[in-house]
Amino acid sequence: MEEELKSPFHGPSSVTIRRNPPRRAKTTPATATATAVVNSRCKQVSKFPIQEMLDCQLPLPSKSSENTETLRVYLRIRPITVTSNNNTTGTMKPSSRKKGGCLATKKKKNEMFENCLLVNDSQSVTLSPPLSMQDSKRLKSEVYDGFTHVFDCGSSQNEVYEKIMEPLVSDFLRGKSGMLATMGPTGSGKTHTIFGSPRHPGMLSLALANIFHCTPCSYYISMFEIYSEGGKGEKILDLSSSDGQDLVLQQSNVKGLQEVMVFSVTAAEAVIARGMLKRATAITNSNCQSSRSQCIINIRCAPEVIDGEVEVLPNNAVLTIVDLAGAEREKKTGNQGTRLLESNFINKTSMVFGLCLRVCSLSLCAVLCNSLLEHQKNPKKPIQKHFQNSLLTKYLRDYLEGKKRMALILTLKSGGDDYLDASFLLRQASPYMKIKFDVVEEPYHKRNISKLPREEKSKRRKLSDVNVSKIDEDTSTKDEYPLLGTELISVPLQQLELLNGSISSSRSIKVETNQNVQREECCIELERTKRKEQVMQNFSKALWNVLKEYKRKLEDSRNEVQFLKRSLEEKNAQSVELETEIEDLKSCSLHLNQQSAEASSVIQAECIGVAVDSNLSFEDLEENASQSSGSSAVHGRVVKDKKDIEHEEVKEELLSTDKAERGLWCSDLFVSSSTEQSLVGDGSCLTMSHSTHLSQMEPALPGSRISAKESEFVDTCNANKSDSDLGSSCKLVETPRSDRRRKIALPSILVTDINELDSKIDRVSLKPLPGLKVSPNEEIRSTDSCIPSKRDSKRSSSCKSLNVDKAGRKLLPASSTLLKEMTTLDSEVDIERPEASQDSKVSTIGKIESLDTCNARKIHIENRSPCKSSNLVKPRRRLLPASSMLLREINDLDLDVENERPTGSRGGRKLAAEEIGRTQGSICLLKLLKNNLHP
Ligand SMILES: Nc1ncnc2c1ncn2[C@@H]1O[C@H](COP(=O)(O)OP(=O)(O)OP(=O)(O)O)[C@@H](O)[C@H]1O
Repeated sequence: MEEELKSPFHGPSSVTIRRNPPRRAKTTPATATATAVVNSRCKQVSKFPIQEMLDCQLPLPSKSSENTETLRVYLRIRPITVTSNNNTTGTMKPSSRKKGGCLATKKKKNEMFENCLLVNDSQSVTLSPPLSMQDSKRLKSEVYDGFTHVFDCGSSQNEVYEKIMEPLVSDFLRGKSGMLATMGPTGSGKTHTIFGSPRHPGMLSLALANIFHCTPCSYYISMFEIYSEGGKGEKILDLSSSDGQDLVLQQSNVKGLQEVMVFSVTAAEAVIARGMLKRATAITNSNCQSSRSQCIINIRCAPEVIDGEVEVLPNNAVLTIVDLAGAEREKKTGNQGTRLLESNFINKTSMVFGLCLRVCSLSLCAVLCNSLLEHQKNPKKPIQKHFQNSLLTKYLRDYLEGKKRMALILTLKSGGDDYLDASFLLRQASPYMKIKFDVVEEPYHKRNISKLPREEKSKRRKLSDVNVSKIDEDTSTKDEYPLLGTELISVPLQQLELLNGSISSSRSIKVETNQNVQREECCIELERTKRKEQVMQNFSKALWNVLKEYKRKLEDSRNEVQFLKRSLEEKNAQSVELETEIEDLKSCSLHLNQQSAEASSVIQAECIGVAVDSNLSFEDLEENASQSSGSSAVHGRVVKDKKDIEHEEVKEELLSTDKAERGLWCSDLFVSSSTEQSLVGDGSCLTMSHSTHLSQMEPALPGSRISAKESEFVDTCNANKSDSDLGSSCKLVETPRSDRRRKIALPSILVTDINELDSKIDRVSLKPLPGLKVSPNEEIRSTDSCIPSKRDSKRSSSCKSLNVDKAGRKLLPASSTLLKEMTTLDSEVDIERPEASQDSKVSTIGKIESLDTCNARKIHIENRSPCKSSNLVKPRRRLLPASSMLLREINDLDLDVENERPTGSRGGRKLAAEEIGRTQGSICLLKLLKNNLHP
């Protein structure tokens, strides 16, 4: 007996495990194959004789082994009615019910006096629901077996002491710690069992009496309570001291807890009485003095001191007595406000305590499984951390872990209204030891629960855990006991029963059947989930690919937009550049017009004289001028009379050609512009202008002819041009833009025109101007409006306006028809090299010769609207024409003018200089023209 007490974890406890071997899982094809493989590999390994060990007959636990169990569970039933003198009676005397303030209805009265808990024997009870619940909720009776001892309602305090407390006291006196705890619903008699009453002392009083009786020495007594003020947190209050300060729990020790040394029972009871006065109690509907805290009393031996010296060292044994606050239901207690918060604290503490007891009562494997189950249910909660949930379990950890012996008294009331509380407590306590329960008749509500929609269940259970489904099923019954926190307690209850092998066979079969069904459902659910997962994965992949494709396209679009932006910027820059060039060309053109107009106005009189002397009518000159202007248009285009149209064409040409082509075009334009501007006015102007321009061209035009006088004239012009501010046209050639000085291709039409001038000039028909003397062989045509203007100084402006349109712009002079016939040009002319003009005088003169003829025709043709000169807007004058100087020098020339009749097709007559009264300069110019026309 002593040996067994010293080693409670060996021997008999292992016998219990062997007697109830763990259940084996059903063999499946997969496991069978795996087992076969393993067996084949381990053929040579000797098999561990597990079965033999299990089959060996071990002695059944003897009566004495009861004391060796770390946890013993007792059941004490409180009588339904309690007499005024606290004597329990089996008679129903509602009037004598002690519960104060509880006015039950008639139905409740019937339930109250209906006994639902019957004691079968010393270890089992039958819990039967009241009739009302049997009808409404179809509850059936349950049998709970395996208690260490069951105390019926007639049991006395002494009986309880003898069965429960006396062994603990004996062990304590022998140096072994032990604990007695009471647990049960409120008003079930816990406090009564521990503390009792003056007439019916409780376990503490009896134990103290026994202790001091057996060992008359000193003992330390400490008493404290764990309470919650307003439901907020837990506090420890020292009940044995007069300070009443809150204490702190450290490593299962209450720091600062005062221990009172007592030498007698009376002193000890006085300490206890003082503490009870401090303990928190309250009045509820269930108990007029309901405990609101967990009360703990410790008794330990004090060293024996004799004459101030310690003679006998005490043992370290501690006898602990715990009076828990009972679980409460709101409906029954009627607690509100702070009381309700206290109820929550009490219920939680009781729940945790019960859970820890369950761990304590199981073997190591069962403890681990239980912790795993709890951990699966609440992953945040670490394994074996239940003790950390309350100060009570922390403090009593050694007992709850089975390191010290513990006796638990479950207190119940047998009334019908206490059925739910009793059922819950019994279910909670059934795994503590070998408590078994069986459903005598399966309640209907469980069948109904099994018919619940599976879908709802599947949402709550974990597929990987088959046991979870059972938990759901079992927890369905907990709804009937919401107050007691059955969620954590009733769930693993049957699981642990299975582990211990203590469940009944019928129950096991049912559970096993449910397991198979649920396993199949889990497999189906698992497959369904896998399919969904695969579908979602494929969908996500496809979606991902689509998004990547869109992203790529978006990047391509961005790149394209960037490229287009850059292209647009380049085009804009080119457009700006072209516009700038157009503006420059416009200014150049206007400048040329201005210079030509000024030059023409100066020599207008001489031009007329020349025209008369050369037997050219003004009309012919006008016609020639117009033809010349038309022929000077680029590449034989149809010449427009209005300059704005030409500018539009210039724009188009600029946009469509490259720079080289634009340079060529510019040269053409320059020639054309200078030509037309030179044609405005009279033939003298034309001659000067074209001679100036074309003198810069190279190479020398083949077939050109020049007389000595002509050469002299041209040299004079070039000399003047180089010495001073030369004629505007000469200067204008080089002034437009320095960067345009490049070698350009002169349109072949111009060269051809020059080359063929000699042959075609004979066909020019000159008409004499009306009112002027002309040679009979020349035919000069002129408009009436232009003729008078030729005779005075105002004629210049009138004639100058011949090529001016309504908008004030000068009309492009229509070049001679000869120029229109020019179709090809092969030579290149560098108009930029001034030295070339000196070297190519002969060819230049030839061109002058031709162009003069053409210009004369142009004037002849285009002389139509002189009155429109008023609309001419003169550009700002920048360069002074050198025409006057040239003409002044020309007047000084002593030229032998020979009026020869032109061999042109028109056969105009010659005009005598004497007859028209022209100036000397005009006579010279006219002679030059005539010489050119008839070399
Ligand atoms: N076995 C019993 N015989 C006679 N009277 C009893 C018995 N058990 C309890 N009582 C009486 O019932 C009443 C309630 O008992 P008690 O206070 O011990 O309940 P409790 O479980 O401690 O309740 P709470 O948890 O609320 O403190 C007390 O007046 C007590 O005297």
